Parts: sequence; structure tokens; C-alpha cells
Amino acid sequence: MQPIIAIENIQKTYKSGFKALNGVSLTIQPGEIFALLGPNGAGKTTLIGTVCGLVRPSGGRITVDGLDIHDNYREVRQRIGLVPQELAVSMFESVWDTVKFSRGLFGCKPNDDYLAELLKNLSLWEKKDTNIMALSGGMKRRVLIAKALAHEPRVLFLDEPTAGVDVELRRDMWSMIRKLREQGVTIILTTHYIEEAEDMADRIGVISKGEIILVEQKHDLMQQLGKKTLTVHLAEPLDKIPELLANYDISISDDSLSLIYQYSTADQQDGVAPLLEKLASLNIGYQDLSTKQSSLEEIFVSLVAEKVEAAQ
Ligand SMILES: Nc1ncnc2c1ncn2[C@@H]1O[C@H](COP(=O)(O)OP(=O)(O)OP(=O)(O)O)[C@@H](O)[C@H]1O
Repeated sequence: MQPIIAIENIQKTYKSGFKALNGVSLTIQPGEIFALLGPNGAGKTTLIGTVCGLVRPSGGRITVDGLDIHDNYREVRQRIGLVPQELAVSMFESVWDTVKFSRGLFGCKPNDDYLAELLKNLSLWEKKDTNIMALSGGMKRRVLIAKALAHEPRVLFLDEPTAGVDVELRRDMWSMIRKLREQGVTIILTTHYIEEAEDMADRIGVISKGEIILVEQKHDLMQQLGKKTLTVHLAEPLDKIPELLANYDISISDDSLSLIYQYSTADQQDGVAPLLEKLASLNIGYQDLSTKQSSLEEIFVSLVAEKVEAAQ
């Protein structure tokens, strides 16, 4: 399948001499939700900017739907919607005029029914004649989304869509993103909220210091890098790890009443059953078991830390 976006070896050095992107390559398949994660200043906004034609790359090539963004700027831009981090709307226009203008800007035929539906989906319909200036911050954000979708783009970029928004808007956004995906729209979002990526994304890319350090299916990432912790709540206190368990990554809790075992979710051999058999053979009784899987957040923090260590 032809990727909807192909980014090849993109470089960006700002005028200040700062190298924000250092050879980024990435392909995005049609219809996927891709989450780009990275610490502050990693280059997420710069990367999105290069695809949307807002930042001129210093090197490399980008195609959208097979079209080179440099040679086919208008056609490419027509296929893309961008919800920027910063508010970028004219304060003196009404909501309706703003979305209508946005649609026209990309050369789309007027379609008031589509725009009305869009505003209804974003709970903006009652505010359609209100000047943007008079809207709350959350409502203004909804307008940004409506504006980005006004021309029915095939790809939607959301740069930190839920930073600083309330729970209700965040929930609305997530359901809107899922709905768009069902309609075949490709979604690329940057986020600091890792649970958002964990919940929403099909694939996850991690960027750090202008380089992509990992791209994986979310499920595989959790499988490969995820650790599980099994806590065995013992019937009797235990003061020493028995010899038979010496090869296990196991420790005793401070109150001596639990065994804490760390194992990889990918490695079935390391699993729980052999350990429990050994406990039974040692006559170590237990009252309860609980397991916890490491979150994407823990995986992400350790990945970025590894990258920083490697650079030192
Ligand atoms: N116009 C510019 N001129 C010089 N440096 C810039 C410019 N824009 C961004 N940078 C620098 O490039 C780096 C990457 O910035 P970018 O905004 O892409 O990061 P980000 O990953 O989106 O960060 P955040 O999560 O904080 O939004 C930062 O160090 C930033 O200071």
C-alpha cells in the first residue's frame, strides 16, 4: 500500500544554527492513528511543520499521497488539516465565517451541510454566530479543530491537542478522532499525555533530540518492552530468597510478607507458572497474587533516558 506520508531523511537547521531534525525518516499508512511522543524540544512541532509546509526543511524529501510537498504544495496542503498548538484564529470573525472561509481557502466547493454537521459534532453549533473573541478557551480549541477539518482533509495533524483542556473536551476529542479514523482519515498526533497514546494510537514513534529513536506498533511495543511485576502475598513471612529461586529477578518486600517478581511480557519461559511450581515444591504458601504491567509511560521514560545516556 502506498504510504499516505513518506518522510525521507529530513534535516532542519534553524537560522540560529540549531539542528532541530537530524535525518528523520518515517512512513505513515493511510487510516492509522500515529502518536509521536517526545520530550519538550524534541522536534515534534518542527517535524509536523515540515510536512504541512510551515517549516522549510534543510534537506530530505516528503511526499503526501505520493505527491512531493515541494513540487505540489497546493494539492498536498489541500489533503492536510492541522490543529496547531497555539491559537491561530481571527478573533473578530464568527465561528461560522471562520470555518466557511477556511474551506474556501483550500479551493473546496461550499458545503454548508458538511460544515453544520462538523460544528454539531464539536458542540459548536449553538455558537456558530458568536465572535471567536467571546468564546471560552476550550471553545476556541474546538474552533481550531473545526477549521482544520473544514476542507475534509485526508490527513489530520493534531499538535498537543489536549494540552490544558478539560476532561469533557478531551473525551469529545478522543471520540471525534476515532470517528474520523472510521471515515478513513489518517491521524497524526503529538502528545505529552502518554495514556492518550496508549489509548488511541495504532503505532507509536518516539523522537528525541531531532532523531526518531523508535517506531513500533503499540501492541508490540508493550509486549517487547513491557515488564510485568508479580506480587506473591505470602502466608508466612520469608526472610531469605531460597536457593532454588536464585535465578529469578525476585526480591522480598520490606515487611517480609511478599515476594516481588519482575518478568518480561515477551518471554513466556520466564512466566509465572514455573515460579509458582517452585514455590509449591518449597512449601511456601501464599494467600494472593497480583500482577501489574508497566505502562507506556514507564517504557517511554526509560527509552529516552537510554538515548540521553548513549549520547553522553
Ligand atoms: N524558529 C526557530 N528558531 C530556532 N530554534 C527553533 C525554532 N523553532 C523551534 N526551535 C527549536 O527547535 C527545537 C525543537 O522544537 P519543537 O517545537 O519542534 O519541539 P517539540 O518537540 O514540539 O517541543 P514541545 O513538546 O515543547 O512542543 C527546540 O529546541 C526549539 O527551541
